[in-house]
Amino acid sequence: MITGKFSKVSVICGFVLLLGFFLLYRFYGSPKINEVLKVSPVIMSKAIDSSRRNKVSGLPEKRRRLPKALIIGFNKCGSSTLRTFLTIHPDVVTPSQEIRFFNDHYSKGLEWYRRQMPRSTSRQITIEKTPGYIKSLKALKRIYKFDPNIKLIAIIRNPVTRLLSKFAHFQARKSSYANMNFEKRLFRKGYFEERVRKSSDYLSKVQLVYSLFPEDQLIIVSEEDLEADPLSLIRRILSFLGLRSTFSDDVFVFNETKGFFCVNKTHPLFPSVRRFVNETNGCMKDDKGRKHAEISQDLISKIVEESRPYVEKLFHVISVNFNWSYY
Ligand SMILES: Nc1ncnc2c1ncn2[C@@H]1O[C@H](COP(=O)(O)OS(=O)(=O)O)[C@@H](OP(=O)(O)O)[C@H]1O
Repeated sequence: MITGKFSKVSVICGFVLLLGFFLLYRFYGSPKINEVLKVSPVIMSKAIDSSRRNKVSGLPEKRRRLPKALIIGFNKCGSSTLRTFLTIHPDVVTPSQEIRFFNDHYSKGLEWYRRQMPRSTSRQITIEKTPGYIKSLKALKRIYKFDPNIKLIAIIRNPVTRLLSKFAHFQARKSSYANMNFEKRLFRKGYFEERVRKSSDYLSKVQLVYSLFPEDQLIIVSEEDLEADPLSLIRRILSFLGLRSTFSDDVFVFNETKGFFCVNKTHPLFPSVRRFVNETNGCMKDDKGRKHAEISQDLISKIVEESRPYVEKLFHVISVNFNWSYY
């Protein structure tokens, strides 16, 4: 009698134990835990994080962590503003500089790369921005080797304004450009086609990424959207990164003098981007948002005609039309 009861209890205990092991494996052993629980990786890591606290202060432990996402392109397309605006999010940290690890400093090793990163808690993700990565297959291959699941972000821009932006950049930096005329520069012997191609051929670079990574690992956004409605664009990227949107509508304010959206200085999240923006108005510093040269309609038409094939093919391949002026 006792033996019978005892064996029944053992069977039940064995069953409960097995169920326990199964549930443990299901929730903690499986990489799809976030999908099963239907929570974002950040919320999940936050839960895990609470156990990883500094023993003395009780605060979450901070250390330098390698990036989980990269802004890989393109220069003069708003990449710095994008990086800055993403940094407002409490779960995002970014280094202030372009680190250029995968293209220029690879021989310094991963530990060097890690040392360039700001400290973060395990619930935060590190995002690094180097717009030159997308131009180099070698760099992209190294990124793939580093983390084949890394999230990639590319921002592109109307080729006409990108050309003007590049010119304004050189005018501000090189004395030889100071009194130069944009049109004369653009048409310098056989230079026009090459210049326009460099400013509008985003597709060949995007295809380098597609040759290595699944297409849904790369989000392509437009500078025009960042300029017109940063809040919506940043929310889209946060969702792509699996981060919850904690931004309230008043985080950006349009600054009439600058002519761009800036970070609201009275917003509680402002301190996280203080180092990236102008202290007085919360706008990007003066090297962003420069005045562009005025150009004739005729010149615009010539640039558009030359760049249209690149733009149309790009929109076709990525199945997005950014509604750029003139195209
Ligand atoms: N909110 C806001 N504030 C300031 N600037 C803004 C903003 N949104 C987009 N932009 C545009 O960003 C352009 C600079 O692009 P990048 O940061 O990629 O330039 S760089 O390659 O890092 O030098 C920069 O180009 P320029 O206008 O030629 O300076 C801006 O037009």
